[in-house]
Amino acid sequence: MTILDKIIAHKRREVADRQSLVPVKLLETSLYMEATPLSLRRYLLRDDLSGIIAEFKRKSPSKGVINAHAPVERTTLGYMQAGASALSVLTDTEFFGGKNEDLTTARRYNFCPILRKDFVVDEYQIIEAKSIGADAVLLIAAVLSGEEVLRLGRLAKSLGMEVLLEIHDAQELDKTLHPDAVSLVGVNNRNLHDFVVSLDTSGELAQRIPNDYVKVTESGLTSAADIRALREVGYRGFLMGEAFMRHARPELACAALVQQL
Ligand SMILES: O=P(O)(O)OC[C@@H](O)[C@@H](O)c1c[nH]c2ccccc12
Repeated sequence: MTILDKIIAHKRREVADRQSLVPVKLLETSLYMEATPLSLRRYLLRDDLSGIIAEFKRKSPSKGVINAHAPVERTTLGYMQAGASALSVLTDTEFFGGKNEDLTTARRYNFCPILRKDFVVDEYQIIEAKSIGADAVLLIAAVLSGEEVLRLGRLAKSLGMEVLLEIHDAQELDKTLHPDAVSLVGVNNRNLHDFVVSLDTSGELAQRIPNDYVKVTESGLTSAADIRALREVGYRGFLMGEAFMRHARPELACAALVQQL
């Protein structure tokens, strides 16, 4: 059993539990259900912004605790003041130390697209994402069939949210790329089964992703040089977490990097 299998098994139980505690009917009473989401796609295509999707992540299965103290308010607001294009907030508790309230807090402090970073396996989580104030959701091809991506993606779209489809190889891309459901494709440089990180993954897959999708490169990015090199091959979004979060003041690390772009 890989760590990814463990995460997914846990997630299925968690979603079942939560669904009985907070039924969809209750989620639907959230005021955020009526909000019009911001387009991640459009923000990433803006030439006056960096393209950075700055992530709030306290810990991860591969790195353990990254930052236990940084507050969501100051960090996310600081990320945006530093020149990030959008935010990503981990909401998984068990493995990443996040929670739904982190996203809602980020929502209250920022006017920008927010990606809900979690392991989506059920429609319930899509409605939940909308109810906590997310603008976009991540769907991970390594854990979903093509049909599931289509079904979950269409639901997200019907609620006005955009879908970032995460892939790690060409096979996953071919299996799950549905123009109807997906607006952005993210290449995860980290293999979720064994955690090996290589930016070459993004380099190799760039040309295989049709240009109608906004291309995002995820994980293992540490420098302005990484961003410049991947922008050169077609990426418009740069998802970065640890490189910022391992500093006591992640937002200052983000500002320092943006200065170098
Ligand atoms: O901290 P990094 O190496 O900059 O990576 C950020 C982000 O790409 C990573 O957190 C991530 C990418 N895909 C995921 C899926 C689930 C949880 C986390 C992730």
